[in-house]
Amino acid sequence: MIDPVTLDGERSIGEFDEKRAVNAVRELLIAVGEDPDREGLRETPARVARAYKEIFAGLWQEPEDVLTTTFDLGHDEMVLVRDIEVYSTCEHHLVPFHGVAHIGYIPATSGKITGLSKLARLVDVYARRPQVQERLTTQIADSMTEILEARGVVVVIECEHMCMSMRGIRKPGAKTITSAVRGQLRDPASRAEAMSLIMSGR
Ligand SMILES: Nc1nc2c(ncn2[C@@H]2O[C@H](COP(=O)(O)OP(=O)(O)OP(=O)(O)O)[C@@H](O)[C@H]2O)c(=O)[nH]1
Ligand SMILES: [Zn+2]
Repeated sequence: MIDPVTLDGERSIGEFDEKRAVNAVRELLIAVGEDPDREGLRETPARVARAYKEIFAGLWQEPEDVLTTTFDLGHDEMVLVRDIEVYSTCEHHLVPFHGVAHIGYIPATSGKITGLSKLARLVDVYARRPQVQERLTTQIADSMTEILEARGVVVVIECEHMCMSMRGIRKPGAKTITSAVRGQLRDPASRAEAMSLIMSGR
């Protein structure tokens, strides 16, 4: 029987509800016609629960948790990190979508910049949630604007969605490209420079 952690309506509060996840995966195995007690599957509900805890860890994190280390370098030109690996989960089918993110920004006038790895951590905070690619893209751009006070931000994400490859329309290889542009990078010349850096050498 389910012994839930504190619930707010149907949502767990404070921590991942591992016990509930184990029970749910066991139920799912029965629903699809499997025997959850056969040898190969006996540990599967617990394994899947642990995997979900990791895959959805971003639900328990905030962007402020990772954009902490900032330096004042007085750098006022664009900084761009390209090809950040993205693994996320489509909120419609709970199967993965996977690809890369590119994040460019013009630091605040104060020169406040963040460590390069923090941009990849920011991607993970939002990617490790049930997602749609458009929201993932805008959440990253908005956090950069709000927390780093970046004067301009560009985020481009390119992903293949397993829900389009392995099921449904079954079109493997199709890539979805989304972008969000904020502040000074909306200016056509700056935007073109950012896009050419993202595309260079491809
Ligand atoms: N815009 C957007 N759509 C997505 C994303 N991930 C999955 N989808 C789409 O969400 C839609 C859900 O459509 P539904 O008709 O409710 O679900 P479905 O019957 O499983 O649809 P099919 O995938 O066409 O079989 C599908 O068209 C998916 O391709 C995403 O990140 N962004
Ligand atoms: Zn999907």
